[in-house]
Amino acid sequence: MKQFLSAHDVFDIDALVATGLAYKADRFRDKGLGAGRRIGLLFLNPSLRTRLSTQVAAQHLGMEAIVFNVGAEGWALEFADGAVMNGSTVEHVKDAAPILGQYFDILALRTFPSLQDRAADYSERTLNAFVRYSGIPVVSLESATLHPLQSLTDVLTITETFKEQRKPRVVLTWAPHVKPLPQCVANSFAQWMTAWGAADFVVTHPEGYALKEEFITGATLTSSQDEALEGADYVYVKNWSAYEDYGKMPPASGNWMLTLDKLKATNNAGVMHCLPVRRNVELSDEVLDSPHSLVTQQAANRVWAAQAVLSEILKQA
Ligand SMILES: NCCC[C@H](NC(=O)CCC(=O)O)C(=O)O
Ligand SMILES: NC(=O)OP(=O)(O)O
Repeated sequence: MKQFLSAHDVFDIDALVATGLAYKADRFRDKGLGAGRRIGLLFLNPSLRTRLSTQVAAQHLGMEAIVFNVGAEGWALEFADGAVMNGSTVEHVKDAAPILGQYFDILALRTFPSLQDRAADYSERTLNAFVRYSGIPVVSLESATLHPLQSLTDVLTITETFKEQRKPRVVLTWAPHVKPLPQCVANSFAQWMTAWGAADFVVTHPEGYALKEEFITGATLTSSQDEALEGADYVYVKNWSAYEDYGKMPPASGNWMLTLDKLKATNNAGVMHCLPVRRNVELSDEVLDSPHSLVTQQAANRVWAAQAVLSEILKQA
């Protein structure tokens, strides 16, 4: 693997999941693989799980990890070609990224969307600038439109928990929130479910919250959450803001927050969420604190997903 920006960078998802699960069984099985190599983790936005699990994964491979909260502590970066930098930006990515390429062997980056300018966000301008100018393998730690390390973890978690000899029914349901959130986690989960092909995948959301077409091709779509939940093996809960009326929160009719009562229609479903979660807005306490909840196992699995990805890149580099 030469980079990890989306499901398209993965040749065989099941094989990558198997690598992650092998690390879960024996975390130090490749403890010398990253010796003498260094990963730089750059955060333009906050993180708990991604930041820590990727550092832990790097340590398991004998690799050094350096974290830089560039958004809070770095110079303000400019991304526009030909910019006359007489305003608030101090350093062009063209100048910064090649230096990072000299300091590190792998560069990992978190960058959220603006939710203001859809074309700029969906062009992945920030992530692609680091890919273009750093000259080293880049790993997405959640970008403007996708969150592949999360989705790999999600597939790994479904794989390790589903014991039946049939395809699981996996439902992605929209949930309420207090502010506009990126579409990344939902886009990415849908992209991975389709690329994986080992689940019956259903997406449900209120009117006005359709995801970009390319991510939901092949999914079953319904605006009825009740219908979606019928017989579900997994319910993936996530809020996202509108893609059409970009970054807005059109009013959603009905009650979209998942409850234990709603889960009665499922096949004793496991409930997933990438976290952080707004309790009793996106997901009720009664669900999060019930045996249905897989969220802690899911977040713990972030280490094994990151370790699988870093090991594949190290083997190629
Ligand atoms: N990395 C996991 C999710 C990150 C982000 N959530 C957030 O920004 C939550 C913020 C809040 O709840 O105020 C998202 O949905 O893409
Ligand atoms: N799920 C996830 O990516 O969490 P963080 O934002 O805390 O990294």
